[in-house]
Amino acid sequence: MTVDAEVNGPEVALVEDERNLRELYQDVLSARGLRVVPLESVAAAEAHLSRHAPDLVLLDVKLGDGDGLALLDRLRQQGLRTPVIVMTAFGTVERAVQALRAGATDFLVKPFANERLVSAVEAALETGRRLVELELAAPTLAPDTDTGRALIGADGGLRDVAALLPRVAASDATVLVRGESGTGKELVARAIHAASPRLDGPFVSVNCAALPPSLLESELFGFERGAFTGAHSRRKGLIETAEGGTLFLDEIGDMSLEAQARLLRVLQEREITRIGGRETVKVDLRVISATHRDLDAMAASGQFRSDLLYRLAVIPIHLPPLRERARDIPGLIEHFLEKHAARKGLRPPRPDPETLRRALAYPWPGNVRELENFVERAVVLGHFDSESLRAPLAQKAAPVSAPAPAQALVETPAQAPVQTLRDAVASAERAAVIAALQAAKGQKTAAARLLGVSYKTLFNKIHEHGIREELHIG
Ligand SMILES: Nc1ncnc2c1ncn2[C@@H]1O[C@H](COP(=O)(O)OP(=O)(O)OP(=O)(O)O)[C@@H](O)[C@H]1O
Repeated sequence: MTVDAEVNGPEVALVEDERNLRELYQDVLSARGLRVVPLESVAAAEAHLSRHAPDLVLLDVKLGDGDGLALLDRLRQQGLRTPVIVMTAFGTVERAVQALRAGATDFLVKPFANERLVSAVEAALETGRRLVELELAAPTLAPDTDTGRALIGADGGLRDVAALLPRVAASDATVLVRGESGTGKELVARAIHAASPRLDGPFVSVNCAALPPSLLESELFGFERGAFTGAHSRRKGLIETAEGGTLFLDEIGDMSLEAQARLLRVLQEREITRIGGRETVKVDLRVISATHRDLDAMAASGQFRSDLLYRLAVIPIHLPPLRERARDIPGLIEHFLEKHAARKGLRPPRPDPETLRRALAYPWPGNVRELENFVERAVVLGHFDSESLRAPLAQKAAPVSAPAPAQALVETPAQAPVQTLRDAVASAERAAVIAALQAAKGQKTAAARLLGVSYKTLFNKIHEHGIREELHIG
């Protein structure tokens, strides 16, 4: 956005206690057509902002009568939605993290060039405009039913997460989404991208666990011709493909230490070097990553770089497992019934009260993904009653709560309820995957070999069947 030199330009509340700086910033911004309201203290800022809603707040951290970040925190809690740029004399990551946590949209390290001030102000005003548009279009941010991406639970078990999303989306900070497999981490990453100023850029999703380490590195960073056997021509990596948009790194805990070192450089220097190359390429992207692993413990034991963890987790988001937010289950069932029925052109079956009771009591170890697979099956079968729920739940509950020998999963014909062929194939497939993982002591590469499928296929099957983590860590 360019700020035109007009009298009624956007209003900026400038909170700065040093007179010289206040006057300097005011001159620079007024020359761009902005209406600047100079405020010299926390008290003056509080008095003004309680009665006026400017388009932007420029806020110094160290003020004569108090702390700018504490003020920002208070203002956000009181519902201030305006973008805020924090100005600080300390360019440390800690300070940036503090500022973003307190609700800053951006921060400037003093002393800064006039042009830097103007560009930060223009970008923040643009962010503010977009937030207003978003709020007008979608009051709760999450729903995107057309693409099946509604965030169910935004007013229930995911209330805290949903409340944070608009602010997270408006900032360009890295986000680390933690949560068990199938809790909706990718969905949240997409929601952040879709609400961010990078909306028109690409959303590139990379599953770091679905590729063997060397392949992951070349996929992410690209390579130069001749970098390794088979590199017949230069190729751009996915990081470059995400230029202008968001890079989503799923299962970041599975990234090798070598790739972690390269990624750290991307975050620090905003540039990459392709594998086998010397030339550096500038990149402009936002990184959101996700994991079900305990990265703090991995950092403590040297399996994950703590400097990278620090950079990745400027904004941490935790998604609770479905068993801890059972109140979201009815809404999710309804949502998935409609989604899959619409997709298949079928009438959604209605769950009876007993079915819902069972669904609420079941621990759903594969979380929302397992629930979705289950509902999809009910749509295909055309009935969603306690009988249809009883068999699969009983069948799944045993291996999940106490990993039993894989064979126990395959029921003998005498005991087995009548199943559709599709269900019978699915449970046999699940049993085979568990057996291979157990035989390979959790090593996915070895298990894939035993099963005669690719690493990626195995990975997809583990997720499709909601197979529990302890069975396939490795
Ligand atoms: N709150 C929710 N509302 C609606 N759909 C959801 C919700 N949470 C998850 N889903 C759906 O459940 C499925 C699994 O979610 P997603 O892939 O985002 O999980 P994940 O945590 O990234 O899983 P993994 O760790 O296995 O990659 C997706 O189809 C997603 O759309």
